[in-house]
Amino acid sequence: MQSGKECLRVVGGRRLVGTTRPGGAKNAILPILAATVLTRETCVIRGVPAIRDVQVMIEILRRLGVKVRQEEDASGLVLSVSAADLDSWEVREDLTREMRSSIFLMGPLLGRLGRVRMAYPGGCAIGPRPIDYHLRGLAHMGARVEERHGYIEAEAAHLLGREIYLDFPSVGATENLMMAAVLARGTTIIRGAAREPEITDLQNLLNAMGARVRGAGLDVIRVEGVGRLHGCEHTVIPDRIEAGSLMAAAAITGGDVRLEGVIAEHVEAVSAKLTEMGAEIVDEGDGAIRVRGPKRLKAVDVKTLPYPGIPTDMQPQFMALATVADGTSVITETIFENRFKQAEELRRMGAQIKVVGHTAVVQGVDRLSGAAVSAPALREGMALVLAGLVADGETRVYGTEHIDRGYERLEAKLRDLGADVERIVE
Ligand SMILES: CC(=O)N[C@H]1[C@@H](OP(=O)(O)OP(=O)(O)OC[C@H]2O[C@@H](n3ccc(=O)[nH]c3=O)[C@H](O)[C@@H]2O)O[C@H](CO)[C@@H](O)[C@@H]1O
Ligand SMILES: C=C(OP(=O)(O)O)C(=O)O
Repeated sequence: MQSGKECLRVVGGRRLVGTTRPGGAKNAILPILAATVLTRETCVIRGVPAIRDVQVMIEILRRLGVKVRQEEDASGLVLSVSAADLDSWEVREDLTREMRSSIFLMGPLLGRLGRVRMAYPGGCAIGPRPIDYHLRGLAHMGARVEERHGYIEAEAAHLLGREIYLDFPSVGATENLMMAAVLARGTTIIRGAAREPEITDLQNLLNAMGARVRGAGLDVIRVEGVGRLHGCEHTVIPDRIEAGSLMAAAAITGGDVRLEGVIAEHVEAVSAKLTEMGAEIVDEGDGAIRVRGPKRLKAVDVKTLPYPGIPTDMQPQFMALATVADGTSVITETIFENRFKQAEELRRMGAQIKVVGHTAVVQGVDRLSGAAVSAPALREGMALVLAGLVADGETRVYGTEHIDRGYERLEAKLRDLGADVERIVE
C-alpha cells in the first residue's frame, strides 16, 4: 500500500476535444542552456518549458557561478543567462545524478575554461547510457581525458579542430562535440552525426552567438572554430515529443484535438504511424495539426529509429495505444537496451504484452481497467497516463517526478481538453 505519495489520478472514458499547444522542447533547451557558458555575455532564451529538468540545469549553472534570471512572457519562461564569471569548472555528483543531461556541460566548459571535472552520469531506467563517444571525440580534439573514482576530468589548453566519426548517431555526443568545437582551433567535422531537430536548434543558437556551424539536420556537421562568442536572443523550438504525446492522447480517446504551435515536419513519422492506426491527421498549416481518433485503433508495427524515424521517446506511448488496438502490434526498440519497463505496469491494467529482448508483442484488448501503477521513467509515465485515459475506472500514476522532468502542466493541459485528471497527494 502506498501512502503520502503524489500521483496523477486519471478517470478513464472521456474523449479529448479542444485546442492545446506543446511547450518548448526539453531536448533542445538542455544543450542550449549548457551552451550559454561559452560566452561571457548574456543570452536571452525564450519559449523555455517550465519542467523539472530545466530547473535542475539552472541549479547546475548557478553552482558554476552563472547568473540566471527567470521571467515569463506569452512564449513561456524567458531565461537571461549570464556566465560572465565562472567560478567553478566542476559539476558535482549529486547534480549529475539528478540529471544525465549535465553531461552537456562537458564540451562548453572545456571550450571556455580549458578544464572540466564532472561526476560520471550513470545509466537510468531505460538502460545503460555510456558516454564513450563524447569522451573519445573530446580526446581526439586534443583533450587529456581521465576517468578516476567515478569522476571524469578533461583538460586542454586549446581544443583542436578534427574529423570525428560517430559509430552511432548519438544526439548527445553530436551536441557536446559541436559545443566543444565552436571555440576550438581549426575546423571540426562530425561524420555520422545525429539529425534530430534539436541539433538544428542548437546550431541556430550557436550561430546567433557568432559561431560558424553548418550541416545540422544532415549527417555531416562542420564547425569552424572562432576566437570568441557573444550574447544572443533565441527562441526554443516546440517539443515534438510532447506534441506527439498529446496527439496520442487524442487518438486513444477517439477525440478531436487541434494542436497549435507545432512544426508538422518534426512529427511526420508519428503522424504517419497514427494514421496507420486509424487516426485522421490534418496539417492545417501555420503550425496547426488536427487529430481525430477512430472508434477503435488498429494494431501496427512500430520500430524506433534515429530521426526522421519514430523516436524512441514515443515508443512507450505507442505501446499504450497498441494495448487497446484491434489486433496484434509488434514494437521494436532499436535505440535503448531496456526501454520496455512500462510493459509491466500496463499489464497491471489488463494489457497483454510479451517482451522478448528488443521486441514487444502487444495483443490489443477490448478494455483496460484502472489500477495503481508507477512511472518508471518520463515517457513511460506518459504511456500510463494514456492508458488511464481509456481504462475503466480510476488509475493512479505514481512517480510523478519522472513525468514532471519533461511535461509542463500535463494534468492541466489534459483537463483543458476534457480529461478527468488531477494531481493528488494521498
Ligand atoms: C536530453 C536529450 O536530448 N535526450 C535525448 C537524447 O539522449 P542521448 O543523447 O543520451 O541519446 P543518444 O542519442 O546519445 O543515445 C543513442 C544510443 O547511443 C548509445 N551511446 C550514446 C552515447 C555514447 O557515448 N555511447 C553510446 O553507446 C546510447 O547508449 C544509446 O543506445 O537522445 C535520445 C535518443 O533519441 C532520446 O531518447 C533522449 O530523450
Ligand atoms: C530519455 C529521455 O530524456 P533524457 O535523455 O533526458 O533522459 C526522454 O526525453 O524521454
